[in-house]
Amino acid sequence: MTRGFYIGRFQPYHNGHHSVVETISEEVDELVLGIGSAGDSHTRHDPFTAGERIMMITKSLVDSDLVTYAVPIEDLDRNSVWVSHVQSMSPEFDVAYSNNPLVIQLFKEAGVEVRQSPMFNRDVLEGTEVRDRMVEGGDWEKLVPEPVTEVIEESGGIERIQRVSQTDSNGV
Ligand SMILES: Nc1ncnc2c1ncn2[C@@H]1O[C@H](COP(=O)(O)OP(=O)(O)OP(=O)(O)O)[C@@H](O)[C@H]1O
Ligand SMILES: NC(=O)c1ccc[n+]([C@@H]2O[C@H](COP(=O)(O)O)[C@@H](O)[C@H]2O)c1
Repeated sequence: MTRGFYIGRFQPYHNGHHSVVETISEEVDELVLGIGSAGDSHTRHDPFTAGERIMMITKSLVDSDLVTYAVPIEDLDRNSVWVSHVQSMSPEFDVAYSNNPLVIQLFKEAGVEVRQSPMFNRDVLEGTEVRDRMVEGGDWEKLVPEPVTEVIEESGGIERIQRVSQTDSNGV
């Protein structure tokens, strides 16, 4: 039995993340999805709460054969103990998946096996691109699994990200 760990901010969970999970599902029996920066929400960079991100992931993976667990992981000021913090919050795992250089470095230093996944359609499948489209009224829905659009609609997510992206100046 192999259990993997895939960490991301998932702001929001998009089709690139979903393809990564599909790829990982061929290598592991169970997967923990670590919801990074769990305490952050209501900003342009991190609009959605940990709870909303749990809903996006749970509903998107409901038909998957893979056993998955979504675990919120808050940020720490101290990178040197971050892996212990992750391990203290997560079901035990055998291998970590990330393409983030800092995350890879921290896991390797802690003796955890790290695997990288290929990038899928990265020119558009990037959280920043999805959020830009949400703010600018562009077509973001096709970049995310359908259940994610429902969660965002239910939480008033588009109005939220548009409002928090405004400045408080009146243009002068
Ligand atoms: N299109 C993609 N294909 C493969 N991996 C991806 C893709 N998009 C993100 N990832 C990887 O998934 C992990 C989590 O990504 P993250 O939640 O930061 O999303 P992001 O799309 O990189 O977002 P942002 O633009 O908000 O930083 C990272 O390791 C990232 O490299
Ligand atoms: N010191 C820390 O709290 C620390 C260190 C490394 C990664 N992280 C988090 O892990 C996640 C990594 O995800 P991304 O690959 O999506 O950036 C982010 O939420 C990031 O803040 C936190």
